[in-house]
Amino acid sequence: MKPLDPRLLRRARAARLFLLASIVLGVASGALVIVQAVLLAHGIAGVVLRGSGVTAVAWGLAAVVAGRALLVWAQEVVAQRAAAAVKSTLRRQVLEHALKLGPVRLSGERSSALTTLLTKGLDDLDPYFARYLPQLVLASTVPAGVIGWMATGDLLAAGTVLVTLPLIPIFMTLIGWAARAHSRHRQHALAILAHHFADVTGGMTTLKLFGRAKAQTAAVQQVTDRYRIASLGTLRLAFLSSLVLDLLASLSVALVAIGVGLRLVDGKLGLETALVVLILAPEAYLPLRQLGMQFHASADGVAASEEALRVLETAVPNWGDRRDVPDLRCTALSLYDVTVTYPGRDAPALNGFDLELRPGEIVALTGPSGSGKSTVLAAILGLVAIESGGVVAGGSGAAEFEPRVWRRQFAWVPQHPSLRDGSVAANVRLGRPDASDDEVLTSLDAAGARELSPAQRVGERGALLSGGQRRRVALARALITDAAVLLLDEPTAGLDCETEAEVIAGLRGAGRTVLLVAHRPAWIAAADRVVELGRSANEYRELSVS
Ligand SMILES: Nc1ncnc2c1ncn2[C@@H]1O[C@H](COP(=O)(O)OP(=O)(O)OP(=O)(O)O)[C@@H](O)[C@H]1O
Repeated sequence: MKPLDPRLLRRARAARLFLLASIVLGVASGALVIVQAVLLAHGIAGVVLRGSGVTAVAWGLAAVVAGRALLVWAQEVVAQRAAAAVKSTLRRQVLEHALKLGPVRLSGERSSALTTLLTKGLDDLDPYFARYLPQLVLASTVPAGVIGWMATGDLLAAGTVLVTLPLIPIFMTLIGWAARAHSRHRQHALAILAHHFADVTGGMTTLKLFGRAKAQTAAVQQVTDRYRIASLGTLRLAFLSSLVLDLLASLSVALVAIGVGLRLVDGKLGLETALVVLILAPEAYLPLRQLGMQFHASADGVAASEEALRVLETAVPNWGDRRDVPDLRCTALSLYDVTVTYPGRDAPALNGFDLELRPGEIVALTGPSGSGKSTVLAAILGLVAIESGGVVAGGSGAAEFEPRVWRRQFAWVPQHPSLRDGSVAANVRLGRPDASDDEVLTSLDAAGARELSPAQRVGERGALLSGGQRRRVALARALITDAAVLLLDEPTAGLDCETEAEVIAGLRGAGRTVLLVAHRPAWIAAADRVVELGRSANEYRELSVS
């Protein structure tokens, strides 16, 4: 684990400014530590050797203590602000990137893991910024200043500190390797816990129906236990490491003290110099020792930021910036030799697939489950990476255009459309926000959903509607858009034959280009062409041309 990831500095401006402020505050802190030791030694030596008063020294010390308190306060304020700014920057960037990656590319990320990362995960950056980074700066500035100052008075003591000091970072690195694995393990256990819990609550109805709800208690207990054990493992390591570091620092200070004491007794060292060295010696080790302690508090935050950076570094497809998309109302859309392989899969989902979609025609895609029908729609929308071949309109590849402008030509009804909590009308208006009440009613009618009132609530993810009703609201949402091409994934599954016939007639009447995934005979009969995808990824055949 790097103490400070340069990628984090590059991505978050607040982190760079914070580092700069921390260095200034750290150097000032180091200087005050030395001034405090010199004043204290001077005061004590004055009283012991010369019998002088302590008033001036006491005032000086009070000023130094006040100065150090002020620096600690400033550091805390700067750190909290930086943590808030970096978290918000990373959250925004990860969300924007997730949107650019799109639903299909993101399907490799478990949504609950991404949610945990964006909420609790990045909150763990607080101790990293508030405690660890300031301590890192102190650990790199204070010991150097202290050793330098000690060297001017007692070269031997400075040498002893110089030799023993590196032992602390060496042990810290060894502990760090173990802590990194522990922290990853803990993050992983937390992600599994979140994922499992979301899965169980989401599927509670099914589990209850199959009488398996109670059995989940044991499963939840098991994943919770795994998280508990991982957390305790991290804590155990933290306690052990601070014990080791404390022991090392104490032994080193003792070594310096013995040397100083012997030379003081021998008269080789003055009292004031000996006192300065004795007061300063623990200060050289303190920042490093505390760095070791803060390291554990911040390890989770670093793991979360690494995870966020991993998502941010997932390559987004290379889209162009052309906005002059050909009008698909009068231009054909072609897929030529399209091959798509999903990440983590060996076999392609589509292999050398060709299709021409002429304006105004209805083309049905059929084929067995898993033959790649939905992948054809995803390839047209640019939601999957096309390995070879391409999607072309008017002589230009889809990838040359700005994705938003390209997608504006299409209205997509996926197999499991998502609805937002709100009214039916609000969901339909997602297709065209300025649609009038009449237009909402007409599109609901055309989608075969006239039994639904526009004011009816759909619930979270459409939970208050039946599966068929959800699909029809999504179809109405697609129909109300001005899109030239409709991409429909089994749009009328769950509809009775009569309503289905009305929907087909409505679509035909609208004269739009339609590419749909269909198994039902009514659609196959109504389509201008039927393209059948075979079981193997490069088996395609045009069944009929009317
Ligand atoms: N996000 C994904 N990640 C990995 N593999 C995927 C993903 N989506 C689909 N696949 C795989 O790609 C192949 C084609 O899937 P696709 O969903 O296109 O088939 P389909 O013909 O639409 O199936 P169905 O009729 O069951 O909806 C399948 O083998 C599927 O397992």
